[in-house]
This record gives sequence, C-alpha cells and structure tokens, in this order.
Amino acid sequence: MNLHGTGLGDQGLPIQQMAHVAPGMWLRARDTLHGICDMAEEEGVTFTLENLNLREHPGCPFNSTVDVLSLVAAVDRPQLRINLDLYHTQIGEGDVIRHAKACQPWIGEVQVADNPGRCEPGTGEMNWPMIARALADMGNDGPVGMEAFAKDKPEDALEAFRAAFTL
Ligand SMILES: O=C(O)C(=O)CO
Repeated sequence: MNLHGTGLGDQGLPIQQMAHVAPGMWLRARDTLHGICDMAEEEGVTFTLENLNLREHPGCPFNSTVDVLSLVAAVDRPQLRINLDLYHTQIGEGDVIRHAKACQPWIGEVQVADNPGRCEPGTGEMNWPMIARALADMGNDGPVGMEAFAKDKPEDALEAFRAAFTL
C-alpha cells in the first residue's frame, strides 16, 4: 500500500499543500508513520512512502526523494519502505542512480516512467540500461513497476518495459 506526503498530518489527516514544511510537521509525520506501522504490523502488511515531484504536485510536503528517505530511515520499521519513483526523482532532483543507492536499504518498490512524457522506458531522456544495471549491482531484486502512459500501443509499452529490466 502506497502513501504520499500529503497524508502525513496529525492522525493521518491530509495536510494542506504549502510552500514550506514547518519543523513540527516533521515530528507529526514521523508519529503518523509510526501509527501506520502499528496498524500494518497487526495486519501483516507493508506500506511504502512515495516521492513526488513539485512540478506536477506543487506544494506537496515531504515530496522529495531526500525527504522520503529521511522519514523512512527515521521511522526505521519493516512495515515502512520507500516507493522510489524514478520519474519523480528525475524531475525533482535528477541524479537518479545516486539517489537510488542512498535509498537502497529502504526500498520496497521502484517505479519507472521516462521523462519527458511519462511514457515507457526508451521514450525520453533517461538511461534505462544504466539505471537497470545500477539497481541490480546495488542488490535491488525487489519489484519494479511501470507507472506510465503508453506512447503508442500498450503492448509495445509493456514490451519496452520488460526489455529495459531484463538484464
Ligand atoms: O500521482 C502521481 O504522480 C503518482 O506518481 C502517484 O503514485
């Protein structure tokens, strides 16, 4: 199950979008995530916290890869992992392989789409052979999901995705 920074207000209530995150909000977000982990532990499930980019999600708190890593590492529980969305990392921060390496101990899922266009790998500027190799080399053998539009036929998009992550 996937979470975004907007859901990390007091008791999990939505946070209004804003330009600046106040220090107290970090503490509330951490407490909310602990509460979510308690529920997840009872249910035997794992949540992921996903990074988003501010261009498409203006004012989203705890949006960046760095913010998500900070929160997940601070909570430090097996019920909470990172959903590392490399499309959002590329737009928000760039340097996707370095960010992936930093997140690796905490990654529960990797999501991909190329940029610009948010279509399947191979339709944009991102170097998927290098990214796929780097993920494998850093020991990432977890799920990789494509969250993308098909540039043309959906079956071609799926094939491009499969090919990009078959080493
Ligand atoms: O809304 C988005 O852009 C997402 O990536 C949701 O997971």
